[in-house]
Amino acid sequence: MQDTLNRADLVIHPQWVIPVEPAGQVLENTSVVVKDGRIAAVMNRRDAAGIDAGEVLDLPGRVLLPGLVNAHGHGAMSLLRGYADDLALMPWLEQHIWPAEGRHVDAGFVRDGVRLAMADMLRSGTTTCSDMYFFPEQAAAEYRAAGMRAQVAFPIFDFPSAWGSGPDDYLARGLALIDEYRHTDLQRIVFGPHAPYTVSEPTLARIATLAAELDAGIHIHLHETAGEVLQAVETRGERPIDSLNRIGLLGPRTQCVHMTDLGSQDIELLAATGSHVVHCPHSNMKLASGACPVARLLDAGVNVALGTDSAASNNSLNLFPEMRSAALLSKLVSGDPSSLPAARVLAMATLGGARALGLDDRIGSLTAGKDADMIAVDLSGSATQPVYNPLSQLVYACTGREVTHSWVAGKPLLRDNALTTLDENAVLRRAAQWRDIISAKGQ
Ligand SMILES: CSC[C@H]1O[C@@H](n2cnc3c(O)ncnc32)[C@H](O)[C@@H]1O
Ligand SMILES: [Zn+2]
Repeated sequence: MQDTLNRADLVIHPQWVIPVEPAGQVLENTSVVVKDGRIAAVMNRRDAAGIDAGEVLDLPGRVLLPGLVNAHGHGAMSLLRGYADDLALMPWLEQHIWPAEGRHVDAGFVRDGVRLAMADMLRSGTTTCSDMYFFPEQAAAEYRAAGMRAQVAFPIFDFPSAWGSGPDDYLARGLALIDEYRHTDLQRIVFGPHAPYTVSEPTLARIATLAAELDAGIHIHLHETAGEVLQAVETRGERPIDSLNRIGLLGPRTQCVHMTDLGSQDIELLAATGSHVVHCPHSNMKLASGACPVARLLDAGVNVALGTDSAASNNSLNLFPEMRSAALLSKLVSGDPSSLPAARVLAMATLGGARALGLDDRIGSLTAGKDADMIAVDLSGSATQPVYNPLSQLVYACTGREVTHSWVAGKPLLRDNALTTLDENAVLRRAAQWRDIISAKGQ
């Protein structure tokens, strides 16, 4: 045993460990040792039993794996869950969501909405999320206070909103926020241009330059529907992805969200530039936007992450059903039942998300030296028994309610099914109050 392991903060003895790296591995008789917020070792259970630890956690019937990464969402929109359903993207946005946001979104809406989103995510095993929304300073403060890891994308549009008067203002506010969070460990600020159809080319070019100077990420809705692509071709003579490439906006710091309408050349371009794709299967299915060709992207070497989008278009922030649907949808669209197997989709929801967010040196797998972002999932219930293969159970049988613990950097934010940093009753009371306010003003 190494000297540094003589004393640890936490030693966990679960029934199974799924480290995600190496791919597809399921370990038994294995323990995870945590020290100073990091994974000190993934080691044989008998050896780990000899370590002097602040806390020893026996988790029979449970599988320990990396925390899930929700690579695309709009946290505060949890307050609009079920507000407008069964619509296509543009009528949903233009006739329902944007008017409601215009009436209600302020710092208080974002505070309460993000708290509700965090409760939903931490309970279902998401320990890192990407959140693109108005009042990002409020969102970032909420993630920081609750101890949740988050990428916060500040919004940029051509038009004004409650948060900014136009591109110059959005950029000035966003740059100040990047500066404020530069030395914060768990929260990171990135550029969030809404989409190529709401942000003009000169602004996108400025974003490309600024993000390169600051080595910051860019998070953008792209090729969400065939209509978006067709309209760009008709009005600008170019597919949106080609415009972004010409402007210099694609690259390893760029996260392209949705990407349902993709030809072979688009896929080659994503691979050549090292851009990431965030797949949001439920949102794409609910808005009937289309299907991201995940298997073709992976075959081409493109990194694919998984996201829920908002609770207003999903209507959940739970990545367990999202993993299941990603696997099933890929089989359906490819006509190949071996397309996107369980291990692959779990890797997308963990390491793939970490890569997209530029955090794969810190999280995404249970590897010694990485931060201890982990979850424990109870497979002892009737819906997840018998267990032939815990990986299969996680993707095809779990609902997300089996998550009993969620840790971020070694700190338990969900412990034995209880949230430790959020007052859940208060969060639920505020959500109900917002429902009353929003309903009173009508649709
Ligand atoms: C840039 S702040 C977020 C902005 O995006 C809107 N939004 C939510 N979901 C989607 C989606 O799937 N496609 C495009 N825009 C979306 C949200 O309502 C905010 O206005
Ligand atoms: Zn979105």
